[in-house]
Amino acid sequence: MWMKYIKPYRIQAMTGFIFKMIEAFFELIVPLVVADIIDNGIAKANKDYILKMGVVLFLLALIGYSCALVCQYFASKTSQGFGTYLRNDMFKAINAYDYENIDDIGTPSLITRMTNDVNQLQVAVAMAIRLVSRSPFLIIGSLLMAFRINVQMALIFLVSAPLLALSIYLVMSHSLPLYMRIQKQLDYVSLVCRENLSGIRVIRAFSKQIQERERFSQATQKQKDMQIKVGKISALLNPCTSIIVNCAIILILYVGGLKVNVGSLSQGEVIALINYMNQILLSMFVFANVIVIFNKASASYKRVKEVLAIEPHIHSGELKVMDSQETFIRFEDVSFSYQKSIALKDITFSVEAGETVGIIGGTGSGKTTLINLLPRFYEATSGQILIKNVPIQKYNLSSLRQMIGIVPQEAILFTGTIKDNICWGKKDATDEEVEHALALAQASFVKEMDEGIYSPIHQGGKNLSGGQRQRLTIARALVKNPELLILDDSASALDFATDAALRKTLKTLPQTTFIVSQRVSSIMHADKILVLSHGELVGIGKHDELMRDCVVYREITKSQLSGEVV
Ligand SMILES: Nc1ncnc2c1ncn2[C@@H]1O[C@H](COP(=O)(O)OP(=O)(O)OP(=O)(O)O)[C@@H](O)[C@H]1O
Repeated sequence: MWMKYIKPYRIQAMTGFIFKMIEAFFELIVPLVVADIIDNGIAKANKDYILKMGVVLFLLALIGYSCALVCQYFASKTSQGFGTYLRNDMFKAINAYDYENIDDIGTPSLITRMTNDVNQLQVAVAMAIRLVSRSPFLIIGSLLMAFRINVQMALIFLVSAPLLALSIYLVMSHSLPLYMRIQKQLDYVSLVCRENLSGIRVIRAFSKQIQERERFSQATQKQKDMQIKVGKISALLNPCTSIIVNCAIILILYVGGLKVNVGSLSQGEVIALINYMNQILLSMFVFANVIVIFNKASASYKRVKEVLAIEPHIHSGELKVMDSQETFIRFEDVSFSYQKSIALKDITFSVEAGETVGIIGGTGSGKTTLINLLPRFYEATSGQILIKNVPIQKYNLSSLRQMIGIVPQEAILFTGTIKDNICWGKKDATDEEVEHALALAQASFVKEMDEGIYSPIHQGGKNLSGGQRQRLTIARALVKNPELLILDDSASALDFATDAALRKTLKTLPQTTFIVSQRVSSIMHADKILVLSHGELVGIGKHDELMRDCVVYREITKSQLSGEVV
């Protein structure tokens, strides 16, 4: 997966990598130059030589710094490009998800994966270019340099380097698994945060601020505890490695001092050996950090891969929905389950073109589930649904959804103008078409607004009332003149008079209409009423027939129709 996203930036990645290696090479030379200055400049009090080599040192630093900058530039370009490319692909994959996919993975987790996890991968890509080979190069290079200076002294390196590596390994093997758990906890924190932000009004209305603050603080506290635990384990690294390195330096100074006395090693070479020892330590630290980053990235990689690997259960067919005289909709023994819970059982009914169908039933009886099967937001677990005598799976998905105008339970609007929102239904709708749809949807309030259909809608439609939002979503569905209109409890925020006027208007339109409602008054005049109870179709017919034959319908009616305007 990595390669696909890095490939377009392979030249930048390679350039960054090459410049980093040049920088590392110069870094390895610096201790030798310092040794030379000590032995040939300071020891012989040769000021010119010190000055000349000082300039060499400065140039080495300058070249190293420039190479680091070039590397940084290309590493950033590669990692940012990689992230953008990856995010776009994830966005595309998520857009192809069906409702079941989204239910499985959850919206907060998708957001964390698109943001935090991709960031983590971006950091890993940048690190891979900048540090992943630089550290081993410097460790091996420093060891070789130590051997070049003095083989006996290099033995100190041969013992201390593995000890350093071992202590780093021990600390890391305890801290790394915790990083995975921290990542999961972060998901939970973001879920709580998101729920709180989107439900802020409800939380205030129910005075739940204190409980929610408590829930959030518990989640962050747990995150903090984990971070501290990891921090404590990681904090062991510094003392352990410092002890090893300082012991090695003491040994270098002691043995080196003896050798300087007998003339088999110069003072400058002792300083160079100490520098190489520090170089090894620093490189191991950097390498350990790279491993932490890679480990976090590997957790993120799995999570991102999951997003890309999810196969939508619902695939588009080939057929375009054509005009025909066949029975418009037929459900044949349709059942549906969410994961384990059965939501619909053996539903069978048919609807002719132009009919108005009311769907009624208690909360959770399966009304929304039933209508969600028509645009194939979910796929029936068994049985089949036919539209115009053709199983809906055979239809091209966008053609199927194009023929359906759906008004969901939740009136969701987007930032822009009223017209922008209505045009979601039909992107090239004229002002007249928009106004006509608004009139059908009883949204006369738009006319009274200063800017009419060009009035702004704030985020989530917060500048409109619930009823106004609902009317706009109805207009959005009506503007495309759909063959099938589905209103899922879409009049719940309308007053009875407006609801009645809306139903009267809809009756005059030619399309087939499904009205889901908990209110008997909204569906009692329908040509056909479906009564659902616990996922089963317990009654089907007109109002009078159901009043006579269906106990559930009779009970719902009795509990509602006292004194309502119908
Ligand atoms: N995404 C989901 N995942 C799991 N279970 C679900 C999901 N959506 C609905 N259900 C369950 O399926 C059953 C039917 O839900 P559905 O939303 O169809 O009922 P409804 O009749 O439309 O209810 P309401 O009138 O309250 O909107 C309920 O028991 C509900 O808990």
